[in-house]
Amino acid sequence: MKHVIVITGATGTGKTTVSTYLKTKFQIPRIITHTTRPMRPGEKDGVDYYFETDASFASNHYLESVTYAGYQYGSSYEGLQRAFEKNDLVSIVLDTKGAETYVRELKEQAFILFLTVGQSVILHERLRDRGDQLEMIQSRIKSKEYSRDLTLPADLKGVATVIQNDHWGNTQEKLDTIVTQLRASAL
Ligand SMILES: Nc1ncnc2c1ncn2[C@@H]1O[C@H](COP(=O)(O)OP(=O)(O)OP(=O)(O)O)[C@@H](O)[C@H]1O
Ligand SMILES: Nc1nc2c(ncn2[C@@H]2O[C@H](COP(=O)(O)O)[C@@H](O)[C@H]2O)c(=O)[nH]1
Repeated sequence: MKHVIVITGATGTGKTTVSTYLKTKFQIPRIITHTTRPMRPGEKDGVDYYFETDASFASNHYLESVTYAGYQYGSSYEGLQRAFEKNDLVSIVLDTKGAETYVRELKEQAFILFLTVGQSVILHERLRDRGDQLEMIQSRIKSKEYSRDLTLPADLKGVATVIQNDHWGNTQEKLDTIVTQLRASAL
């Protein structure tokens, strides 16, 4: 069976870092999603996201879409199908609302990975060190989506695998085990 690893959790917990690791170490591609938020320094259209205007975002068809900290984000069936045509195992980075939709729509094909950290103050530091603008960090931290995504939602309890991503070495070991198990289950 084909699986999509849905990487979810609060901002700065390391979702993108995990998806990059899965790509680099295991050749597991990440499905690129769509957003209306401005690009961060170093981001590229078509690589990190499909960057959209409000009008172009509205013209696409989505499997699910959300508003996160004032911007729109969405993922398409076409993106998932294209990725599944070439790979049995793919990943996607979503907020927790999107992860809940993937569980409902894709059932056991969605493997949910919820990232957390021991102390949420670490997240502010990570966003600052990543080079995010101060105003962007402040508005994000104040958003209801930020607070919501700090905790595993009730719908994902007993469904999601939780990784506390405080120490990257420990996280890597857990990811290696998960990928080995998912690949074995596909045989
Ligand atoms: N275990 C870790 N220890 C220390 N720093 C980490 C760890 N994991 C990720 N980081 C760093 O934290 C920052 C945020 O990580 P990343 O961009 O992957 O988070 P994210 O969950 O994708 O955030 P967002 O939802 O805002 O896009 C990055 O600079 C990354 O290098
Ligand atoms: N439900 C969805 N969530 C998405 C999608 N693409 C990204 N995201 C999540 O949005 C926030 C903010 O992302 P950022 O890149 O601006 O930091 C984060 O939680 C992402 O996981 C999507 O298509 N659907």
